[in-house]
Amino acid sequence: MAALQFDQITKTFPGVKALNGVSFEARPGQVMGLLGENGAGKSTLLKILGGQYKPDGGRLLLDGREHRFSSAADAIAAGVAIIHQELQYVAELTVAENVLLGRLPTRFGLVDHAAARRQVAEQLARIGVDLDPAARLSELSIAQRQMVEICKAVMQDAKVIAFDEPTSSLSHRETDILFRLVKRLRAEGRTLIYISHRLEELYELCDACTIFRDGRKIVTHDVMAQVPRERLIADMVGRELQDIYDYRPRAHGPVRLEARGLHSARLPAPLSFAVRGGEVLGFFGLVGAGRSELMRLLYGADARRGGEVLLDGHAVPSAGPSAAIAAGIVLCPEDRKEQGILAHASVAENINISCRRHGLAGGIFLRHGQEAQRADAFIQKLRIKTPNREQEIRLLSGGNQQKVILARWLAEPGLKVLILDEPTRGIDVGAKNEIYKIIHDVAAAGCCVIVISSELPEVLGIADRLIVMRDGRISGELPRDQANETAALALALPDGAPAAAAAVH
Ligand SMILES: Nc1ncnc2c1ncn2[C@@H]1O[C@H](COP(=O)(O)OP(=O)(O)OP(=O)(O)O)[C@@H](O)[C@H]1O
Repeated sequence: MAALQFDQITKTFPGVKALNGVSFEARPGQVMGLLGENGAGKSTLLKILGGQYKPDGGRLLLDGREHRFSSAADAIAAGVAIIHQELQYVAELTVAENVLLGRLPTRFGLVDHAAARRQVAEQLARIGVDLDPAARLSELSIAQRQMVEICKAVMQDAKVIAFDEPTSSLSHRETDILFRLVKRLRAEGRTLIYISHRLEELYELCDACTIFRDGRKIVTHDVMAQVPRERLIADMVGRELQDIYDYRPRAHGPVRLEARGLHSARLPAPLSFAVRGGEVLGFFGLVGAGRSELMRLLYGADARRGGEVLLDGHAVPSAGPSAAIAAGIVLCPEDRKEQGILAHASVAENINISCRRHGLAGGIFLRHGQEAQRADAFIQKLRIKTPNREQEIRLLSGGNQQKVILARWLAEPGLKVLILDEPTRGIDVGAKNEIYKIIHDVAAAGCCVIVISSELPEVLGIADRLIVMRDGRISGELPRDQANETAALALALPDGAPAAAAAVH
């Protein structure tokens, strides 16, 4: 009997049919991957499973018994735990207190902290997680906080555990630790649901997979390993995508952007590089190698200790991002959602904010025709799933919010240098393809494009040249015809580390 069964689940929001008659099953000891474009309905299904939303129709069954959850507490009581994208924890409490929140052991009417720590320490050891139960959550990394959530699920004896894009903020090493834990939970016979946009990790972890498109279930594959990548992509996006990177050679003009000897408190070694007009320069390195810091320095977001930036032979004043933007240099940051999302503003307003800053459109409340046109063009080009341009951005799925913020930077007038930090994180494969096309178009128009990515196949796929960083220094440069995984990893990893040790997802 399937441990978990969705039967004809339907959920409608104003203007959006998020789920339309979705049925599938997942078994104990199985990792079931959920795949689909941004806005396909994956998170909504998880929220129904976790008792956050009630379905408009359909049934949810656990071990053959129908459940109607009215709250998250109902779901937990029935043995369901959800590891959400936005983790839920109390930062000021300890690991033990968070794990046992609401169920802390007492002695003589007082919380028995020693017992709580002992119980949690035993459980952490059992699932192979190395964490101090007395540490405060505020002191832990995202990966460690996630481990706390998983430990909590296990201690609540969850039979079904669902993960919503758990690796999006993890390093390769942290991802490996998470995978080991998920595999252990599978071996214990739990039913696991796993959402991700990274096909490589889905292939590594999932036994079966279910593909969603526009709120409908397209197919469930019982043995994911037997399904070719192209088939999965075509089912997700509803069309064939031959070469997702869509690389086309471009003519390169003279050097337009030059960074000379840039350094700061965090990047003490002077860093220099140049980019030609029409060129896409990729930056690869492990988390913490200094790629984002270098770009923030170039952009003026962090204070420089020395060095200069030249654009078309003229020095760009180091007077903060506004000076860089005025010169035509734009940086789309890694944590797009935190930086600059106007949650209660519409999709159109979020896209057009930089154009307004330039005074190209009318006043704040004026729905200028140009703005509407620009918003609609991006909604179409990036396949942003929204009922219309007036929808509040906070009501969009996570990946679609990312696309809107990305569109804002792509719409920047007077663009000469476009710097994209992890532009496709959390973004579905169809939209990735559209973003790569935009990158090509921006470069082909004579601009410089710099792309930072931790996904090695992505930078190798789109860049004309690759710069690799390690420990705050440029460790090497590879022209496109010499850039491959082995060469890039050899430059990115600490001296002597075998390239195979770093799984690149
Ligand atoms: N509270 C809400 N109000 C209005 N619309 C919503 C709400 N929650 C979700 N939606 C819409 O429902 C659809 C499905 O969203 P959902 O978050 O389930 O997608 P997803 O497949 O998880 O996408 P992603 O990969 O981007 O996380 C989207 O069009 C989204 O905008």
